[in-house]
Amino acid sequence: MKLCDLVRRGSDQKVTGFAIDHRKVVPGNVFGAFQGAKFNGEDFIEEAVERGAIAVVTRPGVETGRAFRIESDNVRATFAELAGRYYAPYPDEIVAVTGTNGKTSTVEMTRQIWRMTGKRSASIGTLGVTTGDDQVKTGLTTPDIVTFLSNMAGMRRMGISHVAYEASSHGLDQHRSEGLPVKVGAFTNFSRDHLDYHKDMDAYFAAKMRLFTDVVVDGGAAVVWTDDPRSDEVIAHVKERGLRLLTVGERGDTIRLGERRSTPLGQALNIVHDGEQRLLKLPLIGAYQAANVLVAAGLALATGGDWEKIFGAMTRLSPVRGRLERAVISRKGAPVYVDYAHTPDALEAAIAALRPHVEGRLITLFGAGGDRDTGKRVPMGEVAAAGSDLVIVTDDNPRSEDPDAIRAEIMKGAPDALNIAGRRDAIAAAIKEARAGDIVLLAGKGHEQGQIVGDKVLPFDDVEVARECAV
Ligand SMILES: CC(=O)N[C@H]1[C@@H](OP(=O)(O)OP(=O)(O)OC[C@H]2O[C@@H](n3ccc(=O)[nH]c3=O)[C@H](O)[C@@H]2O)O[C@H](CO)[C@@H](O)[C@@H]1O[C@H](C)C(=O)N[C@@H](C)C(=O)N[C@H](CCC(=O)O)C(=O)O
Ligand SMILES: Nc1ncnc2c1ncn2[C@@H]1O[C@H](COP(=O)(O)OP(=O)(O)OP(=O)(O)O)[C@@H](O)[C@H]1O
Ligand SMILES: N[C@H](CCC[C@H](N)C(=O)O)C(=O)O
Ligand SMILES: [Mg+2]
Repeated sequence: MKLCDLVRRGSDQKVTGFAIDHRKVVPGNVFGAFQGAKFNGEDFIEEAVERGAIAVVTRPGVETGRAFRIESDNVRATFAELAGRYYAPYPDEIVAVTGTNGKTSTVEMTRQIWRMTGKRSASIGTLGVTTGDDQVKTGLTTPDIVTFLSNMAGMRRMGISHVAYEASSHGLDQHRSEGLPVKVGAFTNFSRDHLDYHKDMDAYFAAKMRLFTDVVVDGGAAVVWTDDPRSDEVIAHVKERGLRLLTVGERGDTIRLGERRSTPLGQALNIVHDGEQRLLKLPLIGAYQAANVLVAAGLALATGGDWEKIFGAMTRLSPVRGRLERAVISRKGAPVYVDYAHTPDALEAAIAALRPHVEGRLITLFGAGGDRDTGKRVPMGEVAAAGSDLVIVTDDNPRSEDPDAIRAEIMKGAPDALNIAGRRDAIAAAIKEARAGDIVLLAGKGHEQGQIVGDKVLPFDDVEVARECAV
């Protein structure tokens, strides 16, 4: 592809790729000069051009030397659109999931349902890039736009036709996951998170809504979970945009959720689709997992799936890593669950999921990440105290903050909790305390393989530590 194929008045020089980090520029690249949280990409234009960039996407009037200047008032959006055209083609059926909680679970369940119904499928999100045979970690939920688009194009070359990706609010706000045809967008729920970045709930909600107002293609579809206080607003955006609407949940029209009953190993749901009521036996516990499964089924339907096959696939779903994962049963007979709940709403959902299975006490252990929304700490303490019989407050990823201070803040919401520094010691104490009939919930780190202390990542896996402490 030549530059003139991408932009008007561009030269006939060959474009060899796109880059947003000047250190990755090779001759023939188009460089995107993004103004970021830490750096201003415009400061690296000169070096990018020296390294061979033939064009630079940047704000109007910014000096780009001998490279062709592609001016835009929205540099990230223009870059995504151009890079999107360069890296095409992509898998035919691309869908995206947004919401405060449940994105990773939903994309992973969608991938599983597609696979079980005969499609070559993949998912992209917090767990990395997952295909049927492989999982590659990317470090972030939303990789940068160049990695995102080239991964998508690579999947097409591998023969993958169906991809579900997680559209985080950061990713949406920074146009990090677009530029390619997204046929369906899904909404799981909305509650507080990431206010360190978005500043207020309205800005956070608006970032998420971009999925429906801008990212999904014209004539595309939306799957909306109906039972969230903000669902009606989402539906209004979807209707205004003219997308095909599929609703799931207790108020859903496409899949209506009726009575839900916990069983020892999962749950049974009464669901109605197309006027027909059926009993769905899910091998996963907790209302929140049922909600995510139904959104995933909605996505499978929206991409042309057959209901009979989707229904069968739902009964055979495998658990998602670190989401209510049973790590071990302690020597005294108490099951220990690991969950990724790191927001007040998620913690409440994880506690509610386990409660029906508790005969004795529910022991909840958690902390809160440093350098992240501090306002969620007290409410997390409150929901843990309200729903548990014993709360242990410990460290999550302290990052650059003082872990003692983070715990002290959480304790304001849970004054009766035990405050134990050091996650390993706290997990050991929780498991030691548990008797037969009790359940231990280790919340906040889910699948994570490391603990971020300062700028170091120390190996840490809740599941592994729980197993070590249980012997
Ligand atoms: C605050 C934030 O989201 N930052 C992300 C963002 O960085 P940024 O655009 O602000 O970039 P910056 O570091 O200020 O640099 C500006 C520009 O200069 C360029 N640069 C910089 C230095 C240099 O020497 N040369 C150079 O060219 C950079 O490549 C960049 O284009 O875009 C980068 C890639 O496109 C991300 O790596 C980076 O994620 C940081 C590391 C991060 O921690 N992000 C977290 C908060 C995040 O995004 N998390 C969400 C998860 C949310 C969830 O799951 O709920 C996610 O989607 O992953
Ligand atoms: N539908 C839901 N409703 C409420 N809570 C949920 C829901 N789905 C998941 N959770 C809670 O949120 C946690 C994280 O789930 P998941 O990883 O699927 O969400 P996510 O949106 O990808 O999170 P992140 O923003 O960190 O990427 C779960 O471990 C659970 O505690
Ligand atoms: N995507 C989230 C994950 C938080 C996980 C939790 N363990 C923490 O470190 O706060 C974030 O980066 O804000
Ligand atoms: Mg996620």
